[in-house]
Amino acid sequence: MSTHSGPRVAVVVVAAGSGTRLGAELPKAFVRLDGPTLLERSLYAVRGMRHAADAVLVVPAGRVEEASAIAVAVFGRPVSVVPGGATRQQSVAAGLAALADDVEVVLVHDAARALTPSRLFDAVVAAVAETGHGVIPGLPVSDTIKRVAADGTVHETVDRSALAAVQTPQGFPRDQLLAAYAAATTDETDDAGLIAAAGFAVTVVPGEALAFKITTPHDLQRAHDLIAPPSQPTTLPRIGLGTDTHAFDPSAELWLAGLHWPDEPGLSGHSDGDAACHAIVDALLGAAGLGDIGGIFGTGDPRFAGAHGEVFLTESRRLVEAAGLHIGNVSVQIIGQRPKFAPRRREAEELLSGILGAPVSIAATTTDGLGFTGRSEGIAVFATALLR
Ligand SMILES: Nc1ccn([C@@H]2O[C@H](COP(=O)(O)OP(=O)(O)OP(=O)(O)O)[C@@H](O)[C@H]2O)c(=O)n1
Ligand SMILES: C[C@](O)(CO)[C@H](O)COP(=O)(O)O
Repeated sequence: MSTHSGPRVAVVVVAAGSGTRLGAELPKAFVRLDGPTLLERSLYAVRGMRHAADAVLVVPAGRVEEASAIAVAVFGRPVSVVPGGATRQQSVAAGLAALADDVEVVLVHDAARALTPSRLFDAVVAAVAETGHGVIPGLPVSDTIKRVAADGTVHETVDRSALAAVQTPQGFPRDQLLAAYAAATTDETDDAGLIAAAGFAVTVVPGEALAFKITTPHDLQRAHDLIAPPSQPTTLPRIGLGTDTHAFDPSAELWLAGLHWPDEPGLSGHSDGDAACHAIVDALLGAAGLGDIGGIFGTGDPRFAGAHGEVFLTESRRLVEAAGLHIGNVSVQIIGQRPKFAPRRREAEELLSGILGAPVSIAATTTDGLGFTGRSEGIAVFATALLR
């Protein structure tokens, strides 16, 4: 919420440059940055100040009407809009000529510093009111600075501890700024340069990284990168691991990987003992964070007594999809001496892929006679599932 207590403040927004280094078809301040133009974005910052301020816009001669309409849209009232000059200094001078009589503190701001936060304007106003002299935002220089001749010869390293890279808005007591401009004999690149030339004091206050000047296409891209909404968080796939082991039970029929295997010893279990399907269920439920097979299909539930793998897989798929996930693929490794799996691999893969609506691949191996699988006491299965 802006306030009128304290000095009457005006912000002169200079936007009359051509933007040669940006190389756009439009004058730089009228180039859009993710919607609004650089000029509009600078005006938003002025509008956002806590300390109420007038705005004076300085724009290319042919764009006064357009800029006036922009200002009305931003501020909800007309503001002074004047044509600029051939240099920045001339443009600022044109803006100063349009100040209201009772303005006490003037901030001069480059429209090209389009992401400058409102708080920097307020900090400059507060510092000018406190010190009674010019205040400019600046940042320490982080690169080593060399004084270099036109032919590239390095003459010396400049002591960077004594340097500041200065920004805008630069703020001044109105009378000092007008006096400095009236006395100007040189064309300075900033207003503090004229103030100093006129013998007035200037103090640097901490600048803001966001107040960088959009000068080149790289700067415009940087500004875009800073304000672009973060891309949707990547939805990482979820993986799950399941394993199941069943002992052989010669009195039972063998069901494995959804297939019936006549003439093979079966696997013991509450259901049909299909360790491959059960491992897949755990992999799916685990990947989805839905618990495990025992929690969903309890052995105490008579509906699952003797149930075939298709029942478990179909329900697991439904639960996974109800959780907003989709099965990417499933990979299964069967470990056991028997049955000889390879001849029916394709049949099993097609069956399970159809049930799950996603590719299921199945490998089988023995353990060189080692362990319970090697001794043909049972079968172990590992499965991994990837969910999207
Ligand atoms: N005759 C000018 C020159 C510059 N500016 C303004 O001064 C600010 C800082 O200038 P700069 O970034 O150098 O802009 P341009 O002069 O437009 O850029 P270039 O030097 O690349 O042409 C900009 O907001 C620019 O619009 C201005 O109002 N009038
Ligand atoms: C005023 C200024 O933005 C302060 O850093 C700078 O001096 C403008 O210089 P330019 O030569 O117009 O880019």
